[in-house]
Amino acid sequence: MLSVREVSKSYGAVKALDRVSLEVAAGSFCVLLGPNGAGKSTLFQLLSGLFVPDGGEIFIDGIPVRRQPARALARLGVVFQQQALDLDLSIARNLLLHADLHGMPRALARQRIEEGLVQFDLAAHGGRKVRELSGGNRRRVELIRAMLHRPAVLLMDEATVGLDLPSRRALRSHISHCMQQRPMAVLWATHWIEEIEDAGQVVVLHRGRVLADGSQQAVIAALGEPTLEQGFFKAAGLAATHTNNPQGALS
Ligand SMILES: Nc1ncnc2c1ncn2[C@@H]1O[C@H](COP(=O)(O)OP(=O)(O)OP(=O)(O)O)[C@@H](O)[C@H]1O
Repeated sequence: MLSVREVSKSYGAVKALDRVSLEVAAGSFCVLLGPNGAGKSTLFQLLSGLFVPDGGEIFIDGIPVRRQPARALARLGVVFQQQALDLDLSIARNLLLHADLHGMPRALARQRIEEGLVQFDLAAHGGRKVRELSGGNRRRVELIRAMLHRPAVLLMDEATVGLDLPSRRALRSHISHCMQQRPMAVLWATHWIEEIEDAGQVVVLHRGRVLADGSQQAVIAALGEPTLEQGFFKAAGLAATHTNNPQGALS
C-alpha cells in the first residue's frame, strides 16, 4: 500500500505540490492523471526519496520514507520518465547491477533475471547491449529491473512516452500480468487520458493539487461532466481560473 499524506513541495516561489494526499491499496492500479507541470514528476521524486517534502508524510508498505528511507525504498520499484539503463552494458549486466544495489544474493538474482527475461519475451537477448534495443524493449528491461526485488509499490512515471501504441499496450499488459502474480500497488503517471483504460482508481492532479480521486465513475461525478475527458479539461480550466484564489476554491 502507498500512502501520501498532506505532502507539499515548493521550488522557490513555485508550489509544485500543495497538501497532496492519496492512497493506493495493494492490488490496485491507480492512474495519476495530470497535464504538463501538474506536479507528477515532483511527486515521484518525493516518493522515490530523491527529494524530501517540505511538509507531510509518505508511507510505502506502512514504512515512513523520511524516517526509514532504506527500509521504505527497499519495497519500492520505479520506472522513471527518463530512461535510466547503462546503454553500453548488456541487459543481464544492467539487471545484475540493480540486484547488487538491493543486496540480493547472486543465485536469487540470476533466477529472477532469467524469469523476467522469459516473461517479457527477452530470453534470447540477455547478452545484448541495451543500446541495440528498441524503446519498447528498453522499457521492458526497466520493468524487469523495477520488479527484481519484488516491490510492494510500483511507480511508473510517464513510462510510455516515446512508445508506439503496441509497445504501450504490451507494457500495460505486462504490468497486469505482474499484478496477477503479486498484489502490488501501482501508481501510473500520465498526461494521456486514454491510458486510464481499466484503471480501478484515478487521481486527477492539476497545478499541484488533487482535483478528484476515486473510481472512474466517482471522478467523473466529482468533475461534473458526462465523460472523464470533458471533466478533466473543465476542471483544469477552472483550476487555472482559480489559481490566484488564495482560498484554493477547488481543494
Ligand atoms: N527543479 C525545478 N526548479 C524549479 N521549478 C521546478 C523544478 N521542477 C519542477 N518545477 C516546477 O514545478 C511544477 C511541477 O513540475 P513537474 O515536473 O513535477 O510536473 P509534471 O506533472 O511532472 O510535468 P511533466 O508532465 O511536464 O513532466 C511546474 O510548475 C514546474 O515548472
